[in-house]
Amino acid sequence: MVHIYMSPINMSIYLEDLHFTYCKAETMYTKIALSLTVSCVILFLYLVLNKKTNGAKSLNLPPGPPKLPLIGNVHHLAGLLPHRAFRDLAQKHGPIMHIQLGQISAVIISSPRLAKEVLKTHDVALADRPKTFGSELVLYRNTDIALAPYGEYWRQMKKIASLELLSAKKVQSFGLIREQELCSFMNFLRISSGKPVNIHKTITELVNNVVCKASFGKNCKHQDALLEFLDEFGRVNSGFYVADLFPDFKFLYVVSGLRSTLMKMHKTLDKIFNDIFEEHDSRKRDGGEHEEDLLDVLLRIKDEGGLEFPITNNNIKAIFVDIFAGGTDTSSVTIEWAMTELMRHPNVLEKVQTEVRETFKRKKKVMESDIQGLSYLQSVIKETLRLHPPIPMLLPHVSREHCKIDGYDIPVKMKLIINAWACSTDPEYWDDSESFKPERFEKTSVDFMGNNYQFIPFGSGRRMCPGMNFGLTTVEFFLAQMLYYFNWELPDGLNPIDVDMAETDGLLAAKKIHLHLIPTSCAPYN
Ligand code: HEM
Repeated sequence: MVHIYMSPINMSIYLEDLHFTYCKAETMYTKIALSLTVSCVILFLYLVLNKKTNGAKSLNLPPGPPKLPLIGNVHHLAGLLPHRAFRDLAQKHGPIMHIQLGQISAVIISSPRLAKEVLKTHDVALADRPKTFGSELVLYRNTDIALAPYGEYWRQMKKIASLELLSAKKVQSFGLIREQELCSFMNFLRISSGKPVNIHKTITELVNNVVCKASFGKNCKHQDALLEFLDEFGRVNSGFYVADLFPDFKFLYVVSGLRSTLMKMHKTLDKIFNDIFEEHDSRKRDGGEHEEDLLDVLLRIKDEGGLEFPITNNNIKAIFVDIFAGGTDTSSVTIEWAMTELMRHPNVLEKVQTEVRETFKRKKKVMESDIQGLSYLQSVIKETLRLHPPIPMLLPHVSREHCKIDGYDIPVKMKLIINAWACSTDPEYWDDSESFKPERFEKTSVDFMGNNYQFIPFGSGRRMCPGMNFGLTTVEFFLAQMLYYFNWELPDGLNPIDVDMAETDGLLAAKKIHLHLIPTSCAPYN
């Protein structure tokens, strides 16, 4: 089954597929009938779309690139990653742009000044999320946090996440899990000393082990299936599939095969969760003391009752999709990009290793409490997040009320895409904005807490990431240990400037070609 996704490559697969089907038509009559049908469908779509967008003509919408009938601006994304294509378009059409992607009308924000308007001045009016067919089906009717509509249910669940699941105290309580996992990772690296290691794969598994143990109290036997699910879901739920761009034409979900793929994914995920819940339950019945894991916390809150919106097992499953998606890929992608930039900048690598080794003072075993005061490492992490925000366009926002930004109308239900990557590489705010220079953070108070709109890798305002502390603790501790115990080299004598920097397409901008590095154990404690 060929999925129809409007990335350039898949668009051509789609066209090829249509062409193939077309050529298979055996008689002249079939070809004519097929042409007529396609023409009627296109005409029908055009009329419906035209009718739908007529209402917009009385509004003072932001300017934008010229639109084609039916597809609007989809062709402007062809061959490019959306955050890069939107930044290029913004250079021509301005920091607030209106674009049309099929039936989806969207406003793209590309400057820190206007990001502040959206995320602070009009935060409440613009705090909704778009619904996609995928999120409805897979996220138990959007009852997670990240894609839940703005309202009382979202507020209740976000409060639970901030106070009970991802609070500083809770994150600290998982320190032992991080230490144990890192200890086995360091042993693996020692065994692999002198041989190339796939950093992407090993770090993703490592981070996911921490998330699994923090969530369910033990490693998860379904880890591979869960990681595969996250990968696939990020891709099919990016909002750029043709079926998502024409939501009124439900048949597109069926003919594109998206519906059956999503249903299969949901079924598999639900089975995995049921299995995990049963295992967790039987371990609890067997007794024994253990640190309260995240599933314990949610089940306790559910059983205590007294909530405005009583929570069900399905709501808990939806929350775990967020914890897995938010907790795994964002952190592992940051570690991989940080190591990539360090390999490309040997002077920075040397400086950060010197800091880590001097701070740990030849300790044989490094604990999480030892990582205080690694200020240069923190600058390296900030600079990595500035150039490679894992979610470069945040999660899309949607307007709940009509409002005005920069004098332009933002009608109700307008999708807003905030190009955080364009903000953090804006030359008006950053000198030599595309170069990796961690030193810049030694001279500025700009940070990622959501008040400096030129640097918002975790978003800002009501919809800001509640997992920032969890993510950063993992990233900092893992990088510190990798840099303390090992020296690192590129394989096959690869020149640092030749390391491939291509990014993946989708919600997450990961490194497209996995980073492979050769660790050499260097025992700084001897
Ligand atoms: C380096 C690590 C991380 C980065 C860069 C990151 C980034 C983000 C971003 C950009 C958003 C969207 C903000 C917006 O739309 O305005 C977000 C939302 C969210 N993140 Fe994270 N995240 C990270 C780690 C985590 C972790 C560890 C968790 C949970 C275990 C998590 C859970 C969430 C949730 C639940 C939301 C939705 C918030 C809402 O819609 O109200 N994130 N994150």
